[in-house]
Amino acid sequence: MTTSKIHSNIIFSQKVADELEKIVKQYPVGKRFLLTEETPRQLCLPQLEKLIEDYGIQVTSIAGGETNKSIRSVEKVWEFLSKNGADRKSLLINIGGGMLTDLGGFVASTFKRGMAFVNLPTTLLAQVDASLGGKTGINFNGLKNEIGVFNEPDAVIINTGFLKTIDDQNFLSGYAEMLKHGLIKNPAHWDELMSYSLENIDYDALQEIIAHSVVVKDWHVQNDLTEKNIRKALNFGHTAGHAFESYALHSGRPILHGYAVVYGMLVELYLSAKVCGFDQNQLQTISQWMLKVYGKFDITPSDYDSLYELMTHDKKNEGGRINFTLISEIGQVAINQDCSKELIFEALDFYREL
Ligand SMILES: O=C(O)C(=O)C[C@@H](O)[C@H](O)[C@H](O)COP(=O)(O)O
Repeated sequence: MTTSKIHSNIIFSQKVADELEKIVKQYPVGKRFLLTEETPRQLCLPQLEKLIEDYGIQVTSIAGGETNKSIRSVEKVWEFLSKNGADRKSLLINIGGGMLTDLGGFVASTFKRGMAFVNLPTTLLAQVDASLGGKTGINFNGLKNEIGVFNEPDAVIINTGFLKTIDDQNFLSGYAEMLKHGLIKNPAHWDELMSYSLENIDYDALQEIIAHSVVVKDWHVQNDLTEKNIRKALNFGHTAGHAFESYALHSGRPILHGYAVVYGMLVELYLSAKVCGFDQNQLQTISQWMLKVYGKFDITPSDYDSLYELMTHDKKNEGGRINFTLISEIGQVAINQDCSKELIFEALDFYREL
């Protein structure tokens, strides 16, 4: 498969420069901008050198990593756009991982109240999740994605060839979001992920599996862009997961987003068993598999209050209660599930004792 589409603005292609050229040429000379970060600048941009030169695309980059998903980085890019004459008819091309596409989308959505942007995700996490669906934003006050807007990119070009540039941890981080897609919506996708070899990556088979994951993500986005209802399913594992991620960052033991989501899913699978009748044997099997592949972020009971406090900031919460997305079986989701503090602590016990 060299080029294919899931819907009009999600394009799978190994010929990134050709696909991008079709978009870039629609924008005036001097109004084409590109934002990237260090690693993709070195490993992915060389493929686009000719296009950048031919079309006079103005390039800037920010430092990578979760700590740079900040208002400081946003200001830096706003300043670059402002100094170089960007306007509402301009285009911003975001090339990088999930942090970069979230931040770049936010910059483009807010500069002069909005200019066009396209995403070229270079990590697995960005290809199956972050670059799609229009959740743009940055971290603030130690909280994940606290500031942002919903605004879909004009196009997302997915080149699975870029995945050869990422390390094993980043691969597993993206795989976590695919596991989530299987668990919330598609048992067949879950089964194919369970039988895919993580020791010996088959990149040809991977493109097909990624496409299945993208279909799950896109289905939720198309049905509920602004997360009033069923899109909350995509947040499975994230109520506890974001708490783990923020807590890990504060305590100087940062973990990748997908790992945090796996730890969050372990907590929320336990809650799923307690609240929605998720099968106990399956809980054990999945937990052992996740533990073997992703290890664990160690916690003690003295961390529970801080983790709980972080969960109270989750964006799905309403009326002072923490709203979890849980599952009753693989593929069957239950949104807006209220859990008591005692039960959440019990789930943290389950996780801690794994
Ligand atoms: O697209 C969505 O909706 C998701 O919740 C997908 C998540 O995997 C993603 O990490 C998202 O960025 C988290 O968003 P947040 O709203 O919890 O900050």
